[in-house]
Amino acid sequence: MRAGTPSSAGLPEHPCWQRLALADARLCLAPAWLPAARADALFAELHATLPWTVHSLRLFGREVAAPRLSAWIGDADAHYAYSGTRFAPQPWTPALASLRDALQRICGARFNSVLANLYRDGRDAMGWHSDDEPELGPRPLIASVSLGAPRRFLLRRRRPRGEPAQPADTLALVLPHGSLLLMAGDTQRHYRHALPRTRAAVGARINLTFRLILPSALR
Ligand SMILES: O=C(O)CCC(=O)C(=O)O
Ligand SMILES: [Fe+2]
Repeated sequence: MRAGTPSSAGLPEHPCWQRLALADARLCLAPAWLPAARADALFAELHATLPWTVHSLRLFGREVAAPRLSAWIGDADAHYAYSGTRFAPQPWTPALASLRDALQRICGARFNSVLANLYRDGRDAMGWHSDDEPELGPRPLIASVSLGAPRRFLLRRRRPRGEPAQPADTLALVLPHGSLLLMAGDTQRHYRHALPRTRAAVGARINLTFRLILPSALR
């Protein structure tokens, strides 16, 4: 695992990091953060052992099944309200705790929870959203580790209704096996992101987003 030097702003300064240029966002990507053998082993372990469940989402007042499997893991007090449901975290596994510790060192920041998502094939996806729940605070640092099939990840600038979209508003990335994407600063405030469905024959992908759920006094 390659470590970067933490910068005061929570993004590492290191040649293996690509700083992604998107106005008013802070993003950086290490496409080959984990060595392939470590990424393979982690994928197999998480796929087999995490308590994967279908989360339900509230869409236009109706409960619908999310098109993916998920697991919410974290410290016992890291409760998370998501799409109208309050999740109590499952306990850390040794593999996720050691990944968390590595990310904390790299970022010089604390993470107390991780949302794991399993996209079984190209029909599983995540719609447009920002990770802007109040419990994440106003400028969250989110560390996103991808394992398995590479998938497209899109970021699109939030614009007031009626204001025309600009070509520079959207960024499309492919998140490879073993990659680490950091989203920081005002990224969530100004951008939504999504993992679109694909008709291509793709295998399973696991994504882990490490987050810090703030105690209510700090929100
Ligand atoms: O699967 C991904 O890369 C994105 C997941 C995501 O946006 C989230 O968990 O909030
Ligand atoms: Fe997200």
